[in-house]
Amino acid sequence: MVSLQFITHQTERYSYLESARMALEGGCKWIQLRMKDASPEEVEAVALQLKPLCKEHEAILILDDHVELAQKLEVDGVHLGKKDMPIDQARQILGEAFIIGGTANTFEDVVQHYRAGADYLGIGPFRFTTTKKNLSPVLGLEGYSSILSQMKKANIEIPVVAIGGITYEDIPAILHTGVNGIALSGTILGADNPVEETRRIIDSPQSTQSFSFFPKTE
Ligand SMILES: Cc1ncc(COP(=O)(O)OP(=O)(O)O)c(N)n1
Ligand SMILES: Cc1ncsc1CCOP(=O)(O)O
Ligand SMILES: [Mg+2]
Repeated sequence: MVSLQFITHQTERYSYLESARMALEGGCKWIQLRMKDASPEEVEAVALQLKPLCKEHEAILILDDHVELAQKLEVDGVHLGKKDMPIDQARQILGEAFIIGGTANTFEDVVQHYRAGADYLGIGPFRFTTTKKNLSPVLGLEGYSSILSQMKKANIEIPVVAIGGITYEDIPAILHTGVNGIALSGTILGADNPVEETRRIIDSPQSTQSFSFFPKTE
């Protein structure tokens, strides 16, 4: 089973909430509510609908960017990038019980987030994607292999999910680099049947070198 984090997105066909609902129906156990350009009030309104759905499906719910909202709504965690609240500051606010993920594009980013106490890292982008503006440089398979081997040498052990432009076909090779999970949006929402595509991805064969990862909430 592939550890999949689904990142919500609004498309011509689906709302943020519908996008998450389809991923949950397809068996995804880890949703990131990402609503770029939405106000905290708009994020809160969707999060309040999504939280019980995630509970029903025994799935983890984290918010992109919004630390205070995550605390207020008692979701499972947050994901933070370079332009967001620093991870050590978020940890002071949220405490140990919340999951905090950090974005990394380089080994230096990894070291910084690891030292700051992140629970997992989203490393990317794997390739170009239109889901996120102002992308960092594309890593490709070589980028993951290089960052993961530097982590090994430095004894840095922290779960890693790969993100950015990833499709079903890419997954075995990405997991083979030692990455523990995959974060996806576009390839699921662009599929004819996003529920089936989610299921196909989760059930896809994975490298024996990789161990799968889901953050524990209890
Ligand atoms: C799993 C995961 N990895 C990376 C990101 C990107 O976060 P960030 O750099 O803060 O960019 P935005 O998503 O906030 O635009 C992510 N959200 N999730
Ligand atoms: C949040 C984020 N950061 C890099 S790509 C991305 C969104 C997911 O990308 P895709 O839609 O290509 O799976
Ligand atoms: Mg962010």
